[in-house]
Parts: sequence; structure tokens; C-alpha cells
Amino acid sequence: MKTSNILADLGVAPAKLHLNLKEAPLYEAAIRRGEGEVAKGGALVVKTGEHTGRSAKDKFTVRNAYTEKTVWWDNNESITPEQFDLLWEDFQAHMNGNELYVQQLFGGADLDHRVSVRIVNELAWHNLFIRHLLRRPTDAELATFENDFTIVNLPSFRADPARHGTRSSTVIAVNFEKKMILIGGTSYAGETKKSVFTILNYLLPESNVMPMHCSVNTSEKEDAAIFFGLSGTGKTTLSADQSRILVGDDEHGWSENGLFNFEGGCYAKMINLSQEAEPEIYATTKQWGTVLENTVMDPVTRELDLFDNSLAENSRGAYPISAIPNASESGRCGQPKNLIMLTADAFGVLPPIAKLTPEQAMYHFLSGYTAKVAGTEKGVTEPTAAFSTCFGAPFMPRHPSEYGDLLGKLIEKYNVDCWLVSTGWTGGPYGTGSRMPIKATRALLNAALDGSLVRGEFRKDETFGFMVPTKLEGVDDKILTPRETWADKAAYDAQAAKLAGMFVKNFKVFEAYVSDGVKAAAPVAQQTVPAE
Ligand SMILES: Nc1ncnc2c1ncn2[C@@H]1O[C@H](COP(=O)(O)OP(=O)(O)O)[C@@H](O)[C@H]1O
Ligand SMILES: C=C(OP(=O)(O)O)C(=O)O
Ligand SMILES: [Mn+2]
Repeated sequence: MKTSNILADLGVAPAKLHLNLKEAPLYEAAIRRGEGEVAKGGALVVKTGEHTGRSAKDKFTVRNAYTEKTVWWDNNESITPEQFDLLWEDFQAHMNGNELYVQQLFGGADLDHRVSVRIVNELAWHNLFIRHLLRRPTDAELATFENDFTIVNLPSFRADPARHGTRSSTVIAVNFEKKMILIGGTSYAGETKKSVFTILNYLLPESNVMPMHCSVNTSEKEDAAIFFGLSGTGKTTLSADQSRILVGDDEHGWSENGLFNFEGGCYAKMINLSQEAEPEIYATTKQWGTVLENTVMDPVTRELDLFDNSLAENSRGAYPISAIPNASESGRCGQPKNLIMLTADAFGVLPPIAKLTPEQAMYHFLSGYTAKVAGTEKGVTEPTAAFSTCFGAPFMPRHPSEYGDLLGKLIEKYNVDCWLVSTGWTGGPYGTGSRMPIKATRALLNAALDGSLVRGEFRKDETFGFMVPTKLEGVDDKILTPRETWADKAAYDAQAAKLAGMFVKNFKVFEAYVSDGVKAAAPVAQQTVPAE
């Protein structure tokens, strides 16, 4: 290990420093320090305590002359440069007494568009997590590695709202000018990877590159597909498919050079994971190296119980992408043929697949619709609509119209077919119906991707205006027409009208930024609602 202090330029001299440890020594450190336990098969199992998901409301961006005009302040909470400096001073003091783990990694598989990040962790397992998730430099690259952005993650740090301008003791403070992100008061590892995403989402539009919250897969035929979607809609699940080459499960860029993964690893939801429906991801739970966050295991046999949600609904597994058979090594592929927008519609209104015009695609991209169901948040008993623009509002520093304009041009230039896919409820809303079978979603997607679906018969959806296939071999015709799956047709019509109304209301803020064609892609909300 290098003896020089890799944090000297930050004015930090920790008690002990570990630089660029590989997976095995990080594993040992995590176990030795009591951060986690080994499951049967070898996975490292850790608990994150209070925070088992991202703390979107505790994220703040420094507002100064540098960011004033480039950040969309309606969607990003701000702190002052002075508050950030105080926070940084306190982070420095906290780090000085600590043992720290540092990795130097890349975000971005395209050499023209990658960012070099230095990640400073208090926890050895966090350091292992981010080594799995990002792109690991070769030894030669490491020899000339220049730290560009620095992310410091100190779970034991407690922010002080009065002093640091935060909402609670948890903080994610983003300073684009100083090229730093400070994370404190949470152990959920996802914060670090989504911080790298935030950096690239800020930087790439400057070079005309579209950053996307999406998974990507391709095949030998080079028919790449993009799967946009908010958390839990199926990006990770559906992109891992034995018949396709996985490029990445969560964050990608789209440029004239094609598509490229920002990352080098995956972060899958583990709750209720079925070996039958998701064999590739399931296999990673039995592998040495996988970091399992908040999964439950038998203390004696160390057998995992993926159905136990007592620690978290959002239990996760992190592994390098090479753990998935047939994954891309380069993290890059050509221009996409298809673009899919995933939504987990818990109202049971949207069809399992619909063909979108480019204008409808833009409408749905800016809307970013999905639904939340009970279990995700305390007190939610009925499904609630969630609109998160660009399918990733918490990670998008810029105005959605910037991302929308980039996307629109790319869809047109490369003549990409666009689809809306609901992985949500069928046969009624959440509570009455059931979740769309993964098998049916996969069959419809495969038919969309191989070009066979587009040649079949379609009907026009009266409320949403998109085209819905009426038949596909191997899929029950009925699920293609959600209204047919509901026992109470009037209830379906009422629910569809209600959802359309929510879309229309949500879209108001975007109307000024889009063409008449995109505005016309709005659903028809003014349907006669049958009396209750
Ligand atoms: N039809 C379906 N398509 C995709 N995922 C489904 C479907 N039905 C149930 N699921 C479950 O929903 C979750 C989707 O999560 P994930 O793929 O991790 O989403 P994301 O990567 O978009 O956050 C998984 O737990 C998966 O098992
Ligand atoms: C890791 C995350 O991404 P996703 O759920 O989209 O996979 C997250 O939102 O914390
Ligand atoms: Mn995912």
C-alpha cells in the first residue's frame, strides 16, 4: 500500500488509511470490524439500521454563482456555501480521528465521458460496495489516476440543522464547484452510487450526452434496448435475461458513440426474489463477494430468507456485473433500437405494454409516472401516484427540459421505437388484483425487442391515446386489455379517468417547455365518470 496520504490535499490526516484495497481484504476488514456476517455460500450480510433506502429529502445542493443558472432549484433543495464549509470542517474533524477506506474509481464506460471519483468511506463494506458498483481502473490507470470528484461517506456523522442548514441529522451535500459530495448520518449504501449518478447528470448535458436512469441490454444482433424506470419498476429484474447481453442495470449515458454504462456493478432488490423468475440475480445471493444489505438469515445455518421483510422492504444485493452470466465487459453498446418506459401502475389501469409515438414518449418521460404501494412508506394503505420527472427527479440537478430536449433529438435521430410497459397490477388495483407476472412482461418485451410485436394487431387506448397490442402468442389475451381483467368495468373507467386527471394536473409545469405535439399526447381526463 502507498504510504503517501491520498487525502493530504483535503487537509485530512486520518488515524489509519487504506487505499484501493481489493475485494478480499475489504471482506476481511468488514468481518473483523464486526460490520457484517458471512451467509451460507459466502455473501457478506450487513444491516443499515434506521435508513434502509435513500433519504431524498436530506439532499442539498450548494447554491452559488457557479450553480445559480445551471441547477433547477424548484426540484433541488439548496444550502449556502458557508453552510457547506462548516459541514466540511466538521467532516474533516470527524475523519481525522477515524480509520478510513479509500477507492479511486471511474464513473462512465466511455473514455470521452467518464468522471474520476475518489470515494472515502468510514465503513469497509461501503468501500467494497462502491468497488463493486463503479468501474475499477487497471493498475496502469491507477498509476496516473487524478482525483476529480471526491465523495465522503461518514455514517456515524450527525449533521446539525442549525449549523449546517439540514433538515435532520442525515445529510447528502452536493458542491459542484468544489467537486465534493458529503454524505452523513445514513448507512444505506445506495446513496454513494446515486451521488456519482448526480455528478454525471450534471456534467454530461454540457457535452450533449444524455444521462439516464435506466438499464440497458443488447444482443449479438446489436439491438440495444433502454429501460427507463423509477425505483422498483423492474430495470434490474428485466434487464437480466439469459437471452440478452446485460450492459447495466441502473445508470447510462447516450451519445453519438452509442450507449454506455456509468457503473461496473448492479444493485438488485432482494425481497421475495424468486429463483424461478430471476435465476441470474438469485444466483448472486449464493456467491462470495455479493454484499447483501438488510436481508435476513438464520443465525445458525446462515441460510438466507429472502421473504423476511422484518429489516427492510428494500433489501438489496450488490455485485460486480460479471456475476451475471452474459454481461458486457466493456459496458458499451451501439445505438438503441427500442426504448422502454417501465411503470409499476398500482391502479391496474395501464396495459402491460403500449406503443408510443415520439411525442407520447416525451410526455411520459417528463411525467415519470409510477405508483407507490403499502409497505414502501408508513401509513400508505392505498396506492398513490408518484410522478418523478425524467424517471429520476432526485438525481437530476438540471431542468427536465434539458434532458427532454436531448432525449427527443436522440429518439428522432436514431429512429427508436418507444414503449410504455406496466409491471404493476392486473385484474384490479393493488389489494384486489395481482402483480403482473414477470413471465408475461418478459414475453411481451421479447416480442417488442425482436420486432414481432410491432407487426401484430393493435387497438387505440381511449384514455391514453397509445396503441396497445391485442394478441401475443404465449400471453393470455385478457391481460392486454386491463378493462377486461376488472370484474367491475365502471370502476375501471372511473379509475382510468382519475389517473388521466392526475397526469394532466402533474404535466402543467412542463407545458411551457414542449411542442404542441407533446401537449397533445396528454391522456383524455374529461371522461364521463359513472356515478358511484
Ligand atoms: N412483472 C414484473 N416485472 C418486473 N419486476 C417485477 C414484476 N413483478 C414483480 N416484480 C418485482 O418488482 C421488483 C422490481 O425491482 P427492480 O428490478 O429492482 O427495479 P428497479 O431496478 O427499477 O429499481 C423486483 O422485486 C421484482 O421481483
Ligand atoms: C439504488 C436505487 O435505484 P433503483 O431502485 O432504481 O434500482 C435507489 O433508488 O436507491
Ligand atoms: Mn435497480
